[in-house]
Amino acid sequence: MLDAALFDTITKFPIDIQPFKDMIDGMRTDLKKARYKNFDELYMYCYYVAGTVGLMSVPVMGIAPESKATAESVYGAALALGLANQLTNILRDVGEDARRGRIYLPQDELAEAGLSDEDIFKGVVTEKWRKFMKRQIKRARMFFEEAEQGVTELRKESRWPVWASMLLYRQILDEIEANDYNNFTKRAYVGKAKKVLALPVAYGKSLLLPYSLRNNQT
Ligand SMILES: CC(C)=CCC/C(C)=C/CC/C(C)=C/CC/C(C)=C/COP(=O)(O)OP(=O)(O)O
Repeated sequence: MLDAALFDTITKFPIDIQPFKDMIDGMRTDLKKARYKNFDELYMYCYYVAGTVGLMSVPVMGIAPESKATAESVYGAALALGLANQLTNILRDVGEDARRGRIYLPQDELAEAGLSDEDIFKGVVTEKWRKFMKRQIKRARMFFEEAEQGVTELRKESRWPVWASMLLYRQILDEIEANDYNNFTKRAYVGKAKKVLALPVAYGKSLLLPYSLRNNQT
């Protein structure tokens, strides 16, 4: 069953219902599952709960009429941004999730780094943890980078909020670094001044020409 707001949205925009169904499936899985064997499993979880949000946003935000990008590439970017946001969220909330018995980190990569579930529950920042976190942060940043070109292909009025949210979410990763990777007991938080500053920066970015119309493309 659909609620009134969702019904209104799907009648107004050419939106596919599949991501909504996937999101509900993902949330159902999340009720039962508290460990992820490897990044493939984590990727699927992130797709279900956040990549889907990216996919459902594109038809509402709209691709710029002048854009020459393929729809596929724009949807790919939206998916990447949802993933980047969710991975960032997971890295920010390691301590909070552990206190609920949940570890949203790839078990094989933890083992490779010489870390166990117990280490996460104990929550002590060690050299092993820092090294592990650097790898995770690097991967989240790669997904943000993958999303960038796609943002420029959206309708002009949609770009500003997307750039703003992207700049802010990316800074959470910087804050984890600034906290010396203590995401067990310190919440990575972007201060008000930085938040306010992100708005004009995002506005500036929203004025850039869609990437597909630039002639210096490689
Ligand atoms: C890039 C292009 C072409 C379009 C933009 C497409 C968009 C808007 C993508 C962003 C999708 C998005 C906002 C995903 C949300 C992911 C996220 C961090 C969810 C957090 O959910 P919870 O886990 O409930 O959060 P808390 O832990 O904070 O409660």
